Amino acid sequence: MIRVVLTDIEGTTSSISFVHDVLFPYASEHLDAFVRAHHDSDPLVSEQLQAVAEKTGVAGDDLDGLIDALQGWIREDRKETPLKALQGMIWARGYETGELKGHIYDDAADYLQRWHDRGLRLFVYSSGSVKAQQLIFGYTTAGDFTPYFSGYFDTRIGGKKEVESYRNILAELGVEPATVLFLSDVEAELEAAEAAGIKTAWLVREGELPDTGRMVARDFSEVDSLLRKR
Ligand SMILES: CSCCC(=O)C(=O)COP(=O)(O)O
Ligand SMILES: [Mg+2]
Repeated sequence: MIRVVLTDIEGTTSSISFVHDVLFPYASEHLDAFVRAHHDSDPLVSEQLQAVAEKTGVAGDDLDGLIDALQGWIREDRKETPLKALQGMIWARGYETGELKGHIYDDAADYLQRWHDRGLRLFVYSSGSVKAQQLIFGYTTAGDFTPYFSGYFDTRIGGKKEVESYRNILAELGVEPATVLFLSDVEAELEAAEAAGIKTAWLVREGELPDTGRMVARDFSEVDSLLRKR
């Protein structure tokens, strides 16, 4: 029986276009000023820049080089942990000023609330940092959804296509794999979760439905029907 729902964000609870056409450009636009303003005053920022320097070979005091590397990672949609941490810090200001509002599909908003009220425990697993996850759900167009979530996982637990990440999540939650349902729009993430024994549902919000033996759903109401059959 499913007791825990672990959900991805982009393409699952929220649209891909919100992440790629609103959030990423916002981070890209504000990155330069943010890094220059905080690189030597905020230890959380300098720690991330150090990690970028180590990963890229750019000197830790070469701000232009570090910013260029980060801009390249944004363009390539790289799921690098220091980039994701900095993006979360940059988006915080956008959400707090009202410039950004998190997108959430109506069906996701509806069923996250229902599942929570039915006693299911809800967790997020996204490449966006935990801070970014709390922001997108804290400031959605439909209100604050953070009260429904029991916890958040990001790439610090491992990459989303790695089976070890799901084993780490199971160990953190202290639950049996078959009691967890992972929702994602990316098949390779579902495969990794399944290899750890986790149940999955593939969110295919647009286009043709794939010919697969996997559990597929157009939206969260279909996930709910599948959940009730289990
Ligand atoms: C937490 S909102 C921003 C999501 C993000 O930065 C990203 O790269 C999308 O990752 P996901 O794992 O949700 O597909
Ligand atoms: Mg996704």
